[in-house]
Amino acid sequence: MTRVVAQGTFDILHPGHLHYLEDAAAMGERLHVIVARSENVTHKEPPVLADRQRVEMVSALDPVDEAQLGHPEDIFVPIEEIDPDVIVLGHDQHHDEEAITDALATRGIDCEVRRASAREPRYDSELLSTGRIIDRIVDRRC
Ligand SMILES: Cc1cc2nc3c(=O)[nH]c(=O)nc-3n(C[C@H](O)[C@H](O)[C@H](O)COP(=O)(O)O)c2cc1C
Ligand SMILES: Nc1ncnc2c1ncn2[C@@H]1O[C@H](COP(=O)(O)OP(=O)(O)OP(=O)(O)O)[C@@H](O)[C@H]1O
Repeated sequence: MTRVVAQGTFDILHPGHLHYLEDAAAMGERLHVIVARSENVTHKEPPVLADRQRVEMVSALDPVDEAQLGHPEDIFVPIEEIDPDVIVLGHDQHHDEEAITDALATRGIDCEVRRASAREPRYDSELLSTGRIIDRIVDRRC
């Protein structure tokens, strides 16, 4: 079984998330998703939804075989446990492919790092960003 890992915050699901996970699932036979802990989401506003709620919703998506909450301190602990063949970064994720490849090599993990493609909006009002969904809620309800 070729194991693939995808990861992200996944706060308030939208079709961009689904596209990423479908893309990642197509790169192997079993898709594991690591959901970022709120305390580790420091590069943008923290998620609105609780850690466990985000894991439950991601687990329910069709391309996903297993979703789990990430490690609090060391992002490579779940990777060592899953032992994937491929790690798929999101099209806009800030992680550096080379830095991850080097860290994997240092830990003796034999795994390829790839990037998923982006999904563009297919109709006028489609929102493919959690941040933009929150902005629209604030605009319309506050
Ligand atoms: C290979 C890899 C493993 C990760 N593992 C964890 C983890 O164990 N715990 C965690 O809180 N975040 C982990 N992260 C970070 C987040 O999943 C996520 O990449 C980061 O917060 C960016 O999220 P965004 O794409 O939703 O903005 C990992 C990221 C990568 C690239
Ligand atoms: N439109 C999209 N097309 C493809 N992948 C996407 C799209 N939107 C999000 N993703 C991917 O889903 C994963 C999780 O994304 P994240 O939880 O940061 O959502 P987001 O909507 O991009 O959030 P924000 O709007 O707050 O930046 C990331 O790997 C990201 O690249």
